[in-house]
Amino acid sequence: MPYSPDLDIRVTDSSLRDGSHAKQHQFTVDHVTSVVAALDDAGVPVIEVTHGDGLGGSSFNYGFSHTPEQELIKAAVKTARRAKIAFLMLPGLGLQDDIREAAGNGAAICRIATHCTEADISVQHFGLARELGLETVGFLMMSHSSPPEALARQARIMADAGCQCVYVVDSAGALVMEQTSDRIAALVAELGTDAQVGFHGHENLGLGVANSILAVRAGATQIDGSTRRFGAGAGNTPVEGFAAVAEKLGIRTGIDVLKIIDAAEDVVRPVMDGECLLDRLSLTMGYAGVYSSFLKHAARQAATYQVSGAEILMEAGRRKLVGGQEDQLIEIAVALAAKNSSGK
Ligand SMILES: C[C@H](O)CC(=O)C(=O)O
Ligand SMILES: [Mn+2]
Repeated sequence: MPYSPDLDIRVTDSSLRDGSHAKQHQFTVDHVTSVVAALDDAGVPVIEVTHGDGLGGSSFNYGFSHTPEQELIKAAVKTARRAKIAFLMLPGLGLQDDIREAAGNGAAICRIATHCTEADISVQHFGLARELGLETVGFLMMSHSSPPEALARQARIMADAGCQCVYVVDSAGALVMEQTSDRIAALVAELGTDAQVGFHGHENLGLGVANSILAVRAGATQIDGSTRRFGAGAGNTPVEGFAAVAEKLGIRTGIDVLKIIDAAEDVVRPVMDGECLLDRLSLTMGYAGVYSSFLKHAARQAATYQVSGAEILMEAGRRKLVGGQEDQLIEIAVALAAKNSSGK
């Protein structure tokens, strides 16, 4: 589908899901209520609410949630006047009953995420979500690690399973300009009218807004962001920045730019523990192609074993670690500490 300046782009705000990584999964009902009310008022059409690693993510490996995510979903649904509430799930972490419960709690959109070579594990989940009358979105995570044609084949598996929009997910914030648009274009060519295409960016190389605009120009019709960049790593594409740039380019998002700028400063920022920074560790993740949600885990292991967080991340990039392999960060830190103490 060629780019049309008249196209409406649907933005999904992921602050209350991707931001959960930055908040170490400590969201409360009050946080969710205040953020949803402000984003809804600014015209954000979809708001995602879940543990950072999706339904069932609250665990020793990923970090325990402060408040059960179904309670957060209920609070979001109760608060939103116009916005639809979405949730994320990674097959293997959440259960089918979790999807049923989220649907029963009023969530409208089910987003299923897999590593970008493993779309086949999402088939049953899309089937169930459609049976329940949910809208469906598929996430091909770590998309920088697969070439466009291979990604398009994975997108086809999701679409055939009932996924209505397949996202190129730049989990590591590693995609640079045309690397984004080439992937989006390949999915658009493969899926045609069978499913929409979306883009989820991270700011680790400072390209979230630029990559998102290139994604739109290549045919993406859904764009993710997080207000105030509240997400893993250096955070996500800032919704307020994307909305402002989109408006200047004549791309309609339906978001009130001045209201979302205020929401970022007055409502979302106070919920954050700190700004999501483009600093040494997050930039290293973009450079080395490391999953953004490894940031806090790597920083913790660096402090525990008194080694360089950047070196841990460079090795994680060399090993091509994927989500779920957080435990290998410990092994890398232990090896670095041993190397440092032997002086080699
Ligand atoms: C579970 C991940 O945090 C999903 C995501 O937002 C990404 O891969 O990026
Ligand atoms: Mn993300």
